[in-house]
Amino acid sequence: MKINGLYKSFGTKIVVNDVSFTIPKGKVTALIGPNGAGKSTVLNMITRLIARDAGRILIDDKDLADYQSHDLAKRLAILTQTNHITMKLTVRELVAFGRFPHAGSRLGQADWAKVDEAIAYMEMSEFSSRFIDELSGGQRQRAYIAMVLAQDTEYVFLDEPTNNLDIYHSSNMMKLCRKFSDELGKTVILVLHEINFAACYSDYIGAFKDGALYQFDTVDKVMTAETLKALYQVDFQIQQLNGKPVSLYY
Ligand SMILES: Nc1ncnc2c1ncn2[C@@H]1O[C@H](COP(=O)(O)OP(=O)(O)OP(=O)(O)O)[C@@H](O)[C@H]1O
Repeated sequence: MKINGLYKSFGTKIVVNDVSFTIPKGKVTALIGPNGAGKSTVLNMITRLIARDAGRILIDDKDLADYQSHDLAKRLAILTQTNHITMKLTVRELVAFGRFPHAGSRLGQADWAKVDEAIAYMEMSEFSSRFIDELSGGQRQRAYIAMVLAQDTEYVFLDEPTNNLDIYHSSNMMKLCRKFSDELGKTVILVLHEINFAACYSDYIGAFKDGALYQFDTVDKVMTAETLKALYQVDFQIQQLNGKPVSLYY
């Protein structure tokens, strides 16, 4: 996916300012940066959830705007920060929506197998017939991620997927992103606030500040005390842990 000269304003405020980068195929890319830096707005534009004011977004050299919705839904899946479903749905029914781009409303045996596989992946089998509005925040988050998994797309976009997850489930979530890339060849793009998760589990980091892309590079190049201080105005120490740069801050 190639992004070139992306702009977005809300009213008179430019919130995404001339952003260009290429998302490496089959790799995990984390988008980091302070609150309000424009990460979600970029994610929403590159998944066509919101319109861009200017710029080009190409998947395999075809502009995102030229894709039919049902074709796009077979290629990319997104988990946004705000999921509000007011219908009374069980986990299994929710996850089944992930198969809609492939099967419409008539799911076959193979689709249900994918649904159950995704539920099992997210360790949600015991909650399969529970209503989503009766789950804890973290359980609900895992149900939504199972829906994204069931969609089985080449591109997977996740906006703060570790929200609400405890340490066990959030590190599992990150391992799952690695698996998507290493074992299934998927291209994973995440918005993350936990920079050490970004450092340990992603291949590339896009660092945003004030609506602009401050730096886009490999993990080692972005995880420096200078870059992180410039982003967050906090002092950092970077240490190597099992070959990964880990940041300390308080
Ligand atoms: N629908 C909207 N209407 C007006 N302003 C908006 C809208 N959506 C986002 N913004 C503004 O755009 C800017 C970028 O927001 P965005 O959600 O992209 O930031 P972010 O980097 O994802 O932040 P966070 O880490 O807090 O989630 C913010 O100043 C925000 O207030």
